[in-house]
Amino acid sequence: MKRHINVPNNFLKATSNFKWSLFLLQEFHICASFKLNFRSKMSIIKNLFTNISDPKQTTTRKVTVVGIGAVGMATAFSLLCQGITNDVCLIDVMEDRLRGEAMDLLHGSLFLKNPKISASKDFTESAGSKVIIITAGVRQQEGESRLDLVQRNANIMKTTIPNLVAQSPDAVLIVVSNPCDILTYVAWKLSKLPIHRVFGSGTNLDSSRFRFLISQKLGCSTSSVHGWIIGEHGDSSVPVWSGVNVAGVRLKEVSPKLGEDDDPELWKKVHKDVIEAAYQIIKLKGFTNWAIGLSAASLANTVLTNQHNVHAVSVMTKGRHGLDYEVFLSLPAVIGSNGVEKVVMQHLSPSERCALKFSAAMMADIQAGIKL
Ligand SMILES: NC(=O)C1=CN([C@@H]2O[C@H](COP(=O)(O)OP(=O)(O)OC[C@H]3O[C@@H](n4cnc5c(N)ncnc54)[C@H](O)[C@@H]3O)[C@@H](O)[C@H]2O)C=CC1
Ligand SMILES: CC(=O)C(=O)O
Repeated sequence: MKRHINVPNNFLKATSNFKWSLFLLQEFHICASFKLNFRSKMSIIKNLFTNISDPKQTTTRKVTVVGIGAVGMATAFSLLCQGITNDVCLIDVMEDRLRGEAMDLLHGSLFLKNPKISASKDFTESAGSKVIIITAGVRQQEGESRLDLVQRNANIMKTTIPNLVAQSPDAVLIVVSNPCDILTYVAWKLSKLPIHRVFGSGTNLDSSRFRFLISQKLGCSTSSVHGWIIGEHGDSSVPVWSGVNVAGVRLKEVSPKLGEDDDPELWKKVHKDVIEAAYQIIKLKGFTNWAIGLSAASLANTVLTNQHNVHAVSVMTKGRHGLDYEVFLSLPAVIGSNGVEKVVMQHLSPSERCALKFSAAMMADIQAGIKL
């Protein structure tokens, strides 16, 4: 039977570096060295098992999710439910919430893969992470754009990124917080990590929305429609209409006006709907979280399994497609356990290149105003 341990409030206050995870480990019987010592003293354990070896305390698939709001928890839930990892660390500044979220997830252990979940405001708890997903920060209110959040969320990066990297110097950093592209640049600068180990979730989500909306019009599954949104994760994103295809048949060949202003079938509206999607969902429910949680988890999966999948993620664009700005924007990239390995050089039309250049100039302009 599970023991119930009451931790007195004055104990919590008195413990300067208190980790909720310790409390949770005690309460929920998760492996940890101190817990094992405690266990080994229990006669029932001695009588039930004969010991062959001591269990390993670490896994090779630890993922830290920073920020346990709507996006962070959707990400953690996607990671656990899909079995992408069973080792999740939650970091936030809100202690009660951390405790509540970890307890709630752990009560679903029976339906998961014996997860190891820690939750703390102390960065040392994240030590040894293979992937760190940053979702901490303010989100848009109705009427605000992603770019309106920049300095507030850059300030949060200043207090988190160096501490996280100190604990997990070999981790791959995935930035989700908005404005995603600019904060990926901020995270890269603050982390001092090599460029390939920091990328933004970028237009992985926008591309998913794009493919879904096209698939609805065509009447086939989302995974059977191939198409990419590149550039900013935001209002200046660029749909690569020239490459949209089903089974290798380019829609542009079937319908040459596809995505253009004078297209009688108004396919351009699909991209408008992708841009509007976040605003619409925020108006309806206050935030977006499920699709981005799945998107971020899919990126973590590619890293953890060294899958070399191609995702549209926010990477350094300087020197690509004729761009000269030191900014991050999404391009299709091959991702493995070392982070970004290669960028796919799509054959963009002149108008797509021009739109990408516009995105880059805008990012550079905003970036120049950030106080780091
Ligand atoms: N890239 C994308 O596709 C998407 C990005 N987002 C962005 O993700 C971010 C989070 O959104 P939500 O989860 O909805 O917000 P939320 O308000 O629900 O959660 C934010 C969390 O960050 C935490 N936080 C704040 N400062 C922190 C610090 N210094 N250290 C650790 N944690 C800290 C807060 O305590 C809170 O739990 C926003 O910037 C939002 O715009 C949201 C949806 C999609
Ligand atoms: C909020 C946001 O960035 C999105 O859902 O795309």
